[in-house]
Amino acid sequence: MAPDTIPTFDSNTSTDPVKQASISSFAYVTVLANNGDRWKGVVGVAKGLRKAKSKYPLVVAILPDVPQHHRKILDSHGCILREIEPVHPPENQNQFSTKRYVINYSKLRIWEFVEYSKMIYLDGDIQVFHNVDDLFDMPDGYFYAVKDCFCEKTWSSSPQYKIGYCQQCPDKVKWPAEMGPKPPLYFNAGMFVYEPNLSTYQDLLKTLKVTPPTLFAEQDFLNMFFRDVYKPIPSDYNLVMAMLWRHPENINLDEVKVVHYCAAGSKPWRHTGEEENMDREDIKILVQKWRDIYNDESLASSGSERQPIMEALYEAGRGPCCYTLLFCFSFMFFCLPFLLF
Ligand SMILES: O=c1ccn([C@@H]2O[C@H](COP(=O)(O)OP(=O)(O)O)[C@@H](O)[C@H]2O)c(=O)[nH]1
Ligand SMILES: OC[C@H]1O[C@H](O[C@@H]2[C@@H](O)[C@H](O)[C@@H](O)[C@H](O)[C@@H]2O)[C@H](O)[C@@H](O)[C@H]1O
Ligand SMILES: [Mn+2]
Repeated sequence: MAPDTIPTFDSNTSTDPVKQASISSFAYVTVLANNGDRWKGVVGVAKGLRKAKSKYPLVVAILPDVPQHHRKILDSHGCILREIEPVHPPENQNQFSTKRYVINYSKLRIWEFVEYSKMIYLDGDIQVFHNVDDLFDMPDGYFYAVKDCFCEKTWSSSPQYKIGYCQQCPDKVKWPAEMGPKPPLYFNAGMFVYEPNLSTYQDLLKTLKVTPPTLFAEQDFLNMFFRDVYKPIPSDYNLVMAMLWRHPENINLDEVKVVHYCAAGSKPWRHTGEEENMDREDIKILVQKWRDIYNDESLASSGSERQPIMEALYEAGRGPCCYTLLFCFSFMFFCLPFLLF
């Protein structure tokens, strides 16, 4: 089994950030769809990367149904917004483990962002607590991601789950010979290092058209498509939340750089502690760590002085009318003195 270590190599690229920027344009990228509260996750990612002093920008692939006020908030946090059209999988979409996965096929659009030579994709429910820019320096030509875990109920209709097999502990329940070859290493598609490329992009869309949807939608599809170039990296780069209670022996929280709030009930902007495992001390600490970054005004980008007011009004559920309230407030503040004297 391939070791979960990052291949070592001597990166003899220039240390001058400007020169590096010109030779190799790197960026982080996430996807935002719908008019729900996922924009908060993206704001969290933008602030987390800033706190971790990443040298590279965050591109947000925005679907048409994302409302203007969400876009304004992301723009005010220094995100680079890129419109994308949704990608629809072939019909018969009731194969998914979770209905909402269907929108995740739109993730495939990020292979079209060829103005960047390499990108790190991050789900909007991920937080980067320590700098991971070093991932950009790994050898080109591979697809780097962290191995997923098969033990959660979301996997209950999979053969792995049914026999209790998980790649995180392949010796605990061995893959039975009568079930054929052991499944290849399988990554979680919430975080990966990839190289945008137009012919790969065309190939992805063409292959998708003839690939029946399966349990984990685009995650299964990407695992199949990149199987021959996939290289596992340590789970420190994408702590899939369930690992904390499924494989604690594989985790050292002090080493973890990136946390993926993918377990049901773990989204920090909605966490109540009611769902299974969500009242665990380690979960509550990780949720609070996310919230500390999200609420840290010093991490708002330079051009966003107005953003806290906008966001506060919007968070209060005032939605679009927050602009009206802000206008009235500004009018009173600036015009009232003249009216009084
Ligand atoms: O309504 C949605 C659902 C998903 N996403 C995006 O798609 C990613 C993958 O979905 P999610 O993280 O919910 O999958 P999970 O890792 O929880 O299975 C999210 O992180 C978001 O970036 C979104 O923008 N709006
Ligand atoms: O559309 C399929 C999704 O599959 C993955 O999420 C899963 C996976 O992590 C399971 O192992 C968990 O049990 C489950 O909760 C979680 O939803 C990716 O994180 C996400 O970006 C997206 O690709
Ligand atoms: Mn996720």
